[in-house]
Amino acid sequence: MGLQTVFRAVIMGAPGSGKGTVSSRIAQSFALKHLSSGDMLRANIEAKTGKTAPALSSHTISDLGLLMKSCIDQGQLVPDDVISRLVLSSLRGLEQTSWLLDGFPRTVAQADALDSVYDVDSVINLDVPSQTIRERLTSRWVHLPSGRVYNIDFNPPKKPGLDDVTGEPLIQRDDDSPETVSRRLKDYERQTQPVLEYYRSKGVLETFSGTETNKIWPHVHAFLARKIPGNQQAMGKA
Ligand SMILES: Nc1nc2c(ncn2[C@@H]2O[C@H](COP(=O)(O)OP(=O)(O)O)[C@@H](O)[C@H]2O)c(=O)[nH]1
Ligand SMILES: Nc1ncnc2c1ncn2[C@@H]1O[C@H](COP(=O)(O)OP(=O)(O)O)[C@@H](O)[C@H]1O
Repeated sequence: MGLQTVFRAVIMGAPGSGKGTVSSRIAQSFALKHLSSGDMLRANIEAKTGKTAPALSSHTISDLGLLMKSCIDQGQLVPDDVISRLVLSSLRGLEQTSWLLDGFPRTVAQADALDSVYDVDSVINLDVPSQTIRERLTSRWVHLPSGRVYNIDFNPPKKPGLDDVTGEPLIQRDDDSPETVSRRLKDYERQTQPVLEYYRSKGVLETFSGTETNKIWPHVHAFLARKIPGNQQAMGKA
């Protein structure tokens, strides 16, 4: 393949605003690599705390894995240096790849860390009311190994409780309990809203407001179709 322009995007929005759902549609329609900080953290914790390797002794449980797990379980952000190292290391080697970052940056310190390595071309901001979010998250089911997301009302799995692709069991995230969701929404306002200002002042922020992903998605698609070089539009249909 010849020279092509690399496109770097970030998707932002409160927990439950539909970042994961919209990201997988973007990844299908455009040739972008989808990187989710939450998925990275959960995969890292599974590996580090040996949940997937029950034969390991408790000595193999790393302090870092436990720290990340306790932050997530309590609905708190993990420390900036920990998540920045994790995400930036996964971006290493992707200099020639177009990507979409989902869930990072969530603080201005993280945005600065990203900015020191890459310029972001566009930031997609999903603006969904808190009440809508609360309703959605109580019925979110996930397939942890892949990050695939379901919802009892919106996109139920073909067989109740099982992942469509692997047939493995789905779980509800501990941090999707109503109390923890409230905390995450508050932290979002306090810590992540300033990141929106950060990108607005750089002129790269594009906000999409609504209560339904199916109504928001065509606008996101049209926006990206204008922004992304033609040779990277995989199927190109909304
Ligand atoms: N009822 C409803 N649920 C939705 C809609 N869009 C996404 N969801 C569900 O809401 C939950 C949160 O969406 P997700 O993409 O995981 O959001 P994220 O936390 O921002 O990544 C998931 O269970 C989705 O399946 C929608 O338009 N209506
Ligand atoms: N950029 C980040 N900075 C700090 N913590 C993060 C970051 N991304 C994810 N986390 C941790 O992982 C949890 C789940 O994140 P995520 O899967 O992105 O949630 P959601 O999709 O519901 O917004 C967060 O509540 C937080 O504890």
